[in-house]
Amino acid sequence: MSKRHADLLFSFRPLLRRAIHVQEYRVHVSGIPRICHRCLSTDAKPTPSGRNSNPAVPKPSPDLSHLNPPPDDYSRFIFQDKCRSVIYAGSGGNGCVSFLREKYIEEGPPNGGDGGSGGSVYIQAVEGLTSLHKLARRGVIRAGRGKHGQGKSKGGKRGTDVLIQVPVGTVVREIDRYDPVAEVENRLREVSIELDEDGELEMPSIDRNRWVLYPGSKPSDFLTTKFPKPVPRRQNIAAMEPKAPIYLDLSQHMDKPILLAAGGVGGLGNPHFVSRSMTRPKFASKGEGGVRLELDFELKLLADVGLVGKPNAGKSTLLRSLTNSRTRIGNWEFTTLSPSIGTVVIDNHTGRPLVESKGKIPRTNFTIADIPGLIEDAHLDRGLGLGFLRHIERARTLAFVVDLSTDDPVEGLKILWNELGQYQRLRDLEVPPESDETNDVRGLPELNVQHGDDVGVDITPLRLKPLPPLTLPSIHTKPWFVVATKADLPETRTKFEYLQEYLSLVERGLVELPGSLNQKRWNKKIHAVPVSAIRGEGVSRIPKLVMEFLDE
Ligand SMILES: Nc1nc2c(ncn2[C@@H]2O[C@H](COP(=O)(O)OP(=O)(O)OP(=O)(O)O)[C@@H](O)[C@H]2O)c(=O)[nH]1
Ligand SMILES: [Mg+2]
Repeated sequence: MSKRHADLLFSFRPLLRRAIHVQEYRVHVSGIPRICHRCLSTDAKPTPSGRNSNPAVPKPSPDLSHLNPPPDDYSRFIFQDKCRSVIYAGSGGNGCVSFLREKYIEEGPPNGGDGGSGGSVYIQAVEGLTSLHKLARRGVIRAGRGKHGQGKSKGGKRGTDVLIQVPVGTVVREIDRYDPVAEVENRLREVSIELDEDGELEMPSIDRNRWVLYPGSKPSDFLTTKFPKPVPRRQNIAAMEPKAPIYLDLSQHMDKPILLAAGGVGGLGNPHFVSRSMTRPKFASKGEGGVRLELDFELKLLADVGLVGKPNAGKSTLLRSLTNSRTRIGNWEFTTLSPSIGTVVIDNHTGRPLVESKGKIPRTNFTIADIPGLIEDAHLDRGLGLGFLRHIERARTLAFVVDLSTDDPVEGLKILWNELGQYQRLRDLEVPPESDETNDVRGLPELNVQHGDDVGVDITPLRLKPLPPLTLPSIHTKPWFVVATKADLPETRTKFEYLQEYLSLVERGLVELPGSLNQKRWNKKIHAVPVSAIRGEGVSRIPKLVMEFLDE
């Protein structure tokens, strides 16, 4: 090799190294780590050195460094399970007052175009989203307003629609609404209207702002012009709006979005007001204002599996071993301070699920939530408080993560169940206090902007109406299983056997779990899975088990 070639190769070395690294990464990002499932013993067997073994090609050892990373190697998972947003449908554009002007046509007919209708707001629950933080960050959500009509019968452009995407399992509830069209309808009903023979009426002065006059008109023209009876109008699609007050439980993935609020309909141009008595109307109607909604979004379903365990039990390590999550791991308590959600891909991205579910559309993935550690008296708001007990309540199945290296894993499990039982008791007894997060109001400053010049909306400050807590299924009715971690450490086998004995007694109803309420419990086979999350051993049993529960 010439010196020049050698130099060239040398300069490419970092690139080559990076390419090799990418290859390695691909090995463990494809869903469940492909790790040979040996029995969980600490001593590694020597590799048999036979004639076939090729010493030149060393067997690639799975890179497990991501399961025991330094504490600063993590990515922040932003999580929010509640938020409030103010949503404006777009207002309609105004109609136009204009007349045909052509050579030899002195007083042409009216030809003002109609205003465009305002943009509508749609909502869609999609798989793949796990948190409401993006929605919360958007604050006030506005659909575009319709453009005004123009002369020569040119209609205004429609306002742009807005799509709100939320995770599957979101409940949308209405806190407050202001509907300008309903307001006009009510006012018309209340005020006694005296119609003259032609069906015309003297409009009260407050309704001036429903009309556009010919450019150059004086305000006094409002008094001299006879306006027709105002007819508040809505877009046809408004019939598809959910019934007020809005309550949507979006528990399924939606292929198509649904309408939340239709935009205001555009105003009519002056040709619409031609009558026998008025052949050249010098007014057009303004567009209807868009509805304003204040909505509360709350995640009812956080994840398919919730990891419940004491601090430092190894929940985050387990999540890392099952998913591509890069949640923080540290050898101290309360490393995890807010939930982090990972997705377990069970089809290895091939479209063919590893776990078949009979007669159903096969699932290709499920989600796991790493919830902060639970300590004794958590139900009294100790540790990280009631907040994360709320997260546990929102998981479809529960995986109790028990640390086998502790003195008594059974006692650990009992403490967990006791806390859950106490929390459920409190939940059944009284309405838990709403957290500060719920009263968080966003977007107040922007409230004064929309409609200001057009429709004369009275601007009321946002009301902090407390909503009743969501009704959720009892924790005791959820399917659950136990994951016994740190099984690679010495003397864990006997502890695991002891744990299994205890669980079989619970299963047969010979021992009552602490925290039991007089409620129907989930009473099927209780599985206990020994794993060494740090080595990725034994974890492959978990997806199969979870899929059985989710298929039920
Ligand atoms: N030997 C061994 N150590 C483990 C295993 N799983 C976790 N650990 C260690 O246990 C410690 C705690 O792990 P984490 O995953 O942060 O525990 P956690 O339950 O998420 O803790 P919190 O977030 O504080 O609730 C870390 O030092 C891990 O390396 C395991 O299977 N075997
Ligand atoms: Mg953790």
